[in-house]
Amino acid sequence: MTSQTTAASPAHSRVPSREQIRRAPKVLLHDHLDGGLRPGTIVDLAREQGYENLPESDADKLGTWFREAADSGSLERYLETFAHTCAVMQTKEALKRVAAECAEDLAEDGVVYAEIRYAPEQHLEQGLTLEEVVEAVNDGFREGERRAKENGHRIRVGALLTAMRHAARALEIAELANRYRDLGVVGFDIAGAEAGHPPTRHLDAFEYLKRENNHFTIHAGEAFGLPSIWQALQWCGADRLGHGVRIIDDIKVAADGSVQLGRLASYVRDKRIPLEMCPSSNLQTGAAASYADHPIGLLRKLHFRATVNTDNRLMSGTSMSREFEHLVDAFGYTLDDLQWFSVNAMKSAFIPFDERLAMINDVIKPGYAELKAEWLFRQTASTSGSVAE
Ligand SMILES: O=c1[nH]cnc2c1ncn2[C@@H]1O[C@H](CO)[C@@H](O)[C@H]1O
Ligand SMILES: [Zn+2]
Repeated sequence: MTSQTTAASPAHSRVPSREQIRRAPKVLLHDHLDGGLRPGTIVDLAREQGYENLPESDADKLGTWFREAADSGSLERYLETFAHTCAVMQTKEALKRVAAECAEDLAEDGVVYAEIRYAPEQHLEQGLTLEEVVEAVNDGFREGERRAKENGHRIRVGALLTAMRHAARALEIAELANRYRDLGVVGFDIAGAEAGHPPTRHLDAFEYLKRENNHFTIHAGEAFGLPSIWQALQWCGADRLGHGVRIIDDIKVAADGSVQLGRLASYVRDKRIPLEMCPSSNLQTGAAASYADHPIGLLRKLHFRATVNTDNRLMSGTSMSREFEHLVDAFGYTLDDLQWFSVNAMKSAFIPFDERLAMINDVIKPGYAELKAEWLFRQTASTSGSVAE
């Protein structure tokens, strides 16, 4: 009699299923509030507010429109699509709804910790003050956390206040971020078209935040290369880099596979500067040619502090799980790799160290351990099944 046991391999060495990826605890550091609305919500809000310029009135078609319009290969064109989302985010009720749904959607997708950014200065068209904008969004996040909990999910959301790099309100927004520190806002960012708008134009804001011992990240090295990353780090003092993909331009891989890092790439790796990488967004704006060609593959191998992010879930039709799926398909990542990205992200969050550590030890690692242990129990079940046959 031959008994054949299925040699199930430990899950940490296997390609995870879609369902495992969704259940895996995920951490999101780079996601724009005005880039993550549900298409149906945009349609509702436009109707309620009498906004008539939406390119489509059907939610599905509108979702497709955003993805296609954002798929031009140019960051500037990509950013034009935000006119429609910002247009319907001008009242307290709308901001609160969008923020609550954001937290709910992320929790549903298995995100346990998220830092969501938006530019308060873009939500003043109907008379709200900067403070009212921040408070409405915070109310929404708290509401979304509550609803997620009711649905059996756990998520914690912090806000990052963004200043637009072409505008001149960075210091004012930095002061706002500082005022709402410990009140739901965990840091500051600058975003917008990169070429022609160097971060050094906003040095006063960064110097202010440093004096206040506050945290900030800067979109850099997305549409523009190494000088932008260098300025963000060495002139502005950014804690993290939004995207930072072009750091790859300072890394040489020889034909024999040996790797040489330039001074800036070495600095980024040595100082453990977190890279908020957003693969799908980068494909749409032309910062990478395909998932398989995305610099994250090499950066992960070289142990840069790489993290995986969504950037704009609406414009990219994505989620944290989808981003992980793309990387699993392109690079054969296992649960160990996904855990590595998630721990990296949690280490790089802007909340206090003890809270980050507790999130890693009490939520992220146990979550992955549970997924990795499943194969043991599945094997027991199939053995008893074969005996009965
Ligand atoms: O990938 C990006 N690069 C630069 N700016 C961006 C990106 N995604 C969104 N925004 C900009 O950030 C603002 C606040 O959320 C958005 O309105 C958009 O203009
Ligand atoms: Zn971004």
